[in-house]
Amino acid sequence: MFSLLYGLWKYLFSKAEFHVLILGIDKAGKTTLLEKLKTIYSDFEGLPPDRIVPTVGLNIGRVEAYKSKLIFWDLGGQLGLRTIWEKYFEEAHAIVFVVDAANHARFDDAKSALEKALRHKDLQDAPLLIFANKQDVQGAVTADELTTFLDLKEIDERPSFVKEISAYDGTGIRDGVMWLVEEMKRSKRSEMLRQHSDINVVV
Ligand SMILES: Nc1nc2c(ncn2[C@@H]2O[C@H](COP(=O)(O)OP(=O)(O)OP(=O)(O)O)[C@@H](O)[C@H]2O)c(=O)[nH]1
Ligand SMILES: [Mg+2]
Repeated sequence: MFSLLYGLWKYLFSKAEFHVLILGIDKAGKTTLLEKLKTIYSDFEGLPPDRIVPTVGLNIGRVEAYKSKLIFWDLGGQLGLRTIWEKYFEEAHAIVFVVDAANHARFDDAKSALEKALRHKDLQDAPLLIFANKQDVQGAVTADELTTFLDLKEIDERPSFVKEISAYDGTGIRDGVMWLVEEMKRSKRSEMLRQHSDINVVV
């Protein structure tokens, strides 16, 4: 009886909690995005861009948005650090993949890093939000151009959305996060992770 009531209380009053992994090659703007997310969605002002250094470990950002708790994990994108990414795959509800849309010379690198992550079995069915970042820079490609380049349909069948943003001024970020939260609320992936955590609680 208690567990039934507790279950009902949890269902009615607790906010869903989602882990979101921010990936992308070095200098794409992941940490700048994370700090902007803190500024937009929490009471804390995120670090300004000139105080952000290349990531070696893990940066975490906890915010509340659209009636959900979001925990963002931001990892380093340098080649030698990308092997760490997969340690976080299993527990991630979704992926945000950040691309420097103005740096055409590195699109191939970004595409292969993304393809490699999406092929990993631990990321199965995870919704994918791609941010075409640095739209404030002249020469940045549009979301459509980036979609064509990445050839997403060939990559995967999972829910995905490509959105133009600027992590500097915040343009486009809210639309992307809103899409992501809605997808996570109803995704097969979240259901699977929920069942896993229920099993772990019972055992
Ligand atoms: N113009 C412009 N520059 C940006 C934007 N976002 C990030 N940058 C710059 O791009 C560079 C890299 O940003 P970071 O946020 O450190 O990139 P990162 O993806 O976290 O890089 P790693 O930690 O090495 O993986 C910095 O000089 C940022 O100031 C943006 O929206 N517009
Ligand atoms: Mg970083």
